[in-house]
Amino acid sequence: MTISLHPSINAGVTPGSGNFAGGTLVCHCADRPVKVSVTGDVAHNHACGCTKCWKPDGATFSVVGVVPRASLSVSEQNDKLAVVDVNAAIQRHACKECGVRLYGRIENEGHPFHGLDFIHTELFEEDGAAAPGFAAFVSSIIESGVDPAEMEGVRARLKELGLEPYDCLNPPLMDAIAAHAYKQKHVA
Ligand SMILES: N[C@@H](CCC(=O)N[C@@H](CS)C(=O)NCC(=O)O)C(=O)O
Ligand SMILES: [Zn+2]
Ligand SMILES: [Zn+2]
Repeated sequence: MTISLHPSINAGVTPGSGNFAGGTLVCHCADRPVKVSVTGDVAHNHACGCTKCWKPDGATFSVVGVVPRASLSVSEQNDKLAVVDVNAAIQRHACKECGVRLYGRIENEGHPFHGLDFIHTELFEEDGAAAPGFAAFVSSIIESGVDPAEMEGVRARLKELGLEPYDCLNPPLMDAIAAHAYKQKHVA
């Protein structure tokens, strides 16, 4: 398979240290990079094939996970950040100069994932963040131009890497979304 899934997983998934205490996410600007401080490890880290998540050049998938929003703060160059799409559920804050998306925040309090911020662990200056554990929105890579004929190979490679492929989120997250919907309908 010649497709680059993502530079951090193409050659294999590096396990997290298991005790990552957080670190600094940095954009790609050589001058005055945006820096974001995170005070704990990432959860639900995964490869995402959707068209909305930020991917480094040449990558087919994004690698994205979540942290509690209270654990994240912009430490440098907040003025360089702008929201990519204010109408999206996840408000992705990108550097206006290099285009890197530092974090995605959900402002809708009724959203199942409200309270969590989305981050890309490859932007950490430090090693050791939890590794991606599955692949989501895999069929969506076709929306970015991948030939459907490549999908069998892509899914096989993801499985080989230990990243079970799903065309939405994985069962625990889909269950959490459904449980949230149930509560909204049935709990006064
Ligand atoms: N097939 C669509 C799927 C987009 C999608 O639903 N992405 C998920 C995973 S990141 C999501 O939660 N999106 C909310 C958002 O982008 O605000 C695409 O590729 O654009
Ligand atoms: Zn930048
Ligand atoms: Zn996505």
